[in-house]
Amino acid sequence: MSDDFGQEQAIRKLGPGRLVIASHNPGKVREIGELLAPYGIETVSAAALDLPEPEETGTTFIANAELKAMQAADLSGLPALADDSGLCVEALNGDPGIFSARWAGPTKDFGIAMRLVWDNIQAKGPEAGHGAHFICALALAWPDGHVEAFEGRVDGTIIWPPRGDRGFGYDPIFQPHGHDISFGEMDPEKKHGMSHRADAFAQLVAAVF
Ligand SMILES: O=c1nc[nH]c2c1ncn2[C@H]1C[C@H](O)[C@@H](COP(=O)(O)OP(=O)(O)OP(=O)(O)O)O1
Ligand SMILES: [Mg+2]
Repeated sequence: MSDDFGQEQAIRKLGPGRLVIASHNPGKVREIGELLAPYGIETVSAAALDLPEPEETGTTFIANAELKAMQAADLSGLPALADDSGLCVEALNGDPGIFSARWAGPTKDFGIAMRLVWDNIQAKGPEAGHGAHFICALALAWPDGHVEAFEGRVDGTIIWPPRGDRGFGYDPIFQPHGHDISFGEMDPEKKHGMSHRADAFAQLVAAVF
């Protein structure tokens, strides 16, 4: 949690005006807004500014987060925070990884993407483990091109069938270690106590604010 000092530091560091949340994923925009709420920073989404969705040509989460943040900062003239994240399944050598959004296809159907994850694990045979982790890279970029990035992680297990309708993306098939409910069944505040996004955010706050 922030105190007044953290809040003042954050506002001083970001300067007057707003912070662009450089994501076109409403689930992420909501979660980042919840994580930023204690800092009293005014935000605006990439969608509200009509910013284009850049092609994610990077080969790492950090590279993709940086390119999204830098493009938004450059086009808007405001500091911008981007998130590149995904689900990495150990039995699938880390897939879908940076391709997590792309596995849901052009219609962004995560019913299909979750089924694909499960079918691919099954195809590995009965000995295949269900271990997985989420990664979140957060990048904060300024209009002058300066950028800082942080990577967070949470470990857990893939479950089937999917459970819960909270959260977004792959949340219904991910159960974090030490818990008996999926991210899809979890209160947002509880998810923010342990998620990959909260981990990256804590590092960003410690380093930047
Ligand atoms: O907490 C999460 N709970 C469930 N699923 C998640 C989470 N975090 C990332 N994911 C999955 C779904 C998402 O679609 C993909 C990220 O792909 P990624 O390219 O970073 O985001 P995106 O294309 O959806 O939006 P944008 O690039 O505009 O920020 O990984
Ligand atoms: Mg994307």
